[in-house]
Amino acid sequence: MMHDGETLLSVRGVSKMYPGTRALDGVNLDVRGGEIHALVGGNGCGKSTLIKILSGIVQADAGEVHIAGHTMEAARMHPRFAHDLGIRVVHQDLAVFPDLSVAENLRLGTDYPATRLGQVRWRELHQGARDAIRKLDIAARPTDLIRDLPVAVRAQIAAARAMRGMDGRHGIIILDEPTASLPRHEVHVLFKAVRRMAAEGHAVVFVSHRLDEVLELTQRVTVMRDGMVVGEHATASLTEQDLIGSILGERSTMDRTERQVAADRLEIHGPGHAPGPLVLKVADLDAGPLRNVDLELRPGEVVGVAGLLGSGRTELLRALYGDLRLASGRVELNGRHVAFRNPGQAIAAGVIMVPEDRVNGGIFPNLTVDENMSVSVLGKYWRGGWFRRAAIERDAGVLRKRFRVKTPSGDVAIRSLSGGNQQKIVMGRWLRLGPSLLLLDEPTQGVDVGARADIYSAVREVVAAGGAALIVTSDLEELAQVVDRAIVLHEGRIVAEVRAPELSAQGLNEVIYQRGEESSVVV
Ligand SMILES: Nc1ncnc2c1ncn2[C@@H]1O[C@H](COP(=O)(O)OP(=O)(O)OP(=O)(O)O)[C@@H](O)[C@H]1O
Repeated sequence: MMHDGETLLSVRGVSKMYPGTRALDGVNLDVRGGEIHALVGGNGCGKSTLIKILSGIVQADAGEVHIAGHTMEAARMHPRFAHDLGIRVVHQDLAVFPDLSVAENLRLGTDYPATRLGQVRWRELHQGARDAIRKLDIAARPTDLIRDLPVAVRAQIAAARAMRGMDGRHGIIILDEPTASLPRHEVHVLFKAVRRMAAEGHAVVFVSHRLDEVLELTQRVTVMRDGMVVGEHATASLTEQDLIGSILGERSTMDRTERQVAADRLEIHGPGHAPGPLVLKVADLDAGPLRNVDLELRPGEVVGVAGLLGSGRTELLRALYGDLRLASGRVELNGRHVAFRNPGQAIAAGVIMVPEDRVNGGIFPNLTVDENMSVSVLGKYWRGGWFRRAAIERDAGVLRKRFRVKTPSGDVAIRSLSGGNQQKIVMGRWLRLGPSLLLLDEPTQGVDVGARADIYSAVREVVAAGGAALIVTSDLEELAQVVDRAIVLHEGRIVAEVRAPELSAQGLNEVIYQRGEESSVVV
């Protein structure tokens, strides 16, 4: 693959200070045309801040940006300049509209070609779309609706849209965690488009916490830690362990004892009653798309839920959380029949859910970090009419350490934290309740490699004390590593249960796919 082109993007000495946080400290980054360049680092190391500066949304305090012969002060970047210089960002949420066609999505944000009377020139619109699709070899037609396409193809469309207006020049395409919401087996579809972009001479910056993807896709890697660049490597010279070591730095070894002390002091514990034979028993449950679901979870079990998007994975968790009405069926928690009419009742009974959509369902953006950590247990801090603020701070401080939350203090609004750090707080908040049943929907999305292990070990601690967990993740590698067994959902039904030794990403993939194909034959 071509990656010895000239340097298209050169970032020099870029710094950015937020109140209480040095987000970037003298960052240098060079990316060549034709190269796929990874930008990696732990949660809160400054990746998003750098991207925002490059795209002109946030102004740096110091430094320069050189793009294809133009020099800009990083403090003066502006979205318009950034766009004109060929900088394009594809965000994790893709920002494609499900009810619009491929051609319409490709033109979003610009005027449609129209006659003088204002009629859309559909032929021209579709021809433009066909060209864009051909360029990246995308398996879609201009008239297809986005919602009918696999997620990876939607990501390709988002990538194709980013190339718009490049007019034959070479641009800088920044892909910000583009695979976070993609099923693992679809990732290669997006990779194909990314490789095409590089082969055309564009510079591609790939931001990801998934290190196997970094190793597979990219030619060079820049590693950031605490707002600084700590290394730049040829990908071929790295192993995954090298990369983890470089990302975590001393954190991987030094503070282990410190964290152990924190863990020992912390009230992360299990449900605190003698475990019965079953934590959860679900019989013949129908709810939303779910049909005839039977499921039993024993104390100490961590069970995965696999299946394609739309198979009913999230709905299963919501049904158990009182967030989706049951049409029929029986649910027992620790041997007692329960029928939650809302999540409040579920939480009171020791069932908690960490939703996938953190922004709408997980955090209180305007509350502080410590308040967000403590909302699950606020009652505990009222004593004799006084609110024990100091105790909240002390306990939340222990939790922050336990999950290595990167924040200037517990007093800042949670919305100013990086995405991964917000997720750690949501997890910590619920785990400290010592729930009986943990329902986790994509719990490690956007979470760095160090914290991922912390989160799963905390889950294990909770279940070891007599609870159980049900985990949905589209990362099948991860699922296979962290669960005891997995159920596979297809069109709302449990179609298989996979245990060791079949419990591997490949084994799960086969079951999921086999089912997909069988049904498409039947339909
Ligand atoms: N608007 C803001 N106000 C205050 N602090 C901020 C703001 N935005 C980011 N920060 C801080 O700057 C640091 C870098 O955050 P950034 O979002 O760039 O990290 P990141 O590497 O993208 O992390 P992640 O992998 O979790 O997305 C963090 O400590 C964060 O708390």
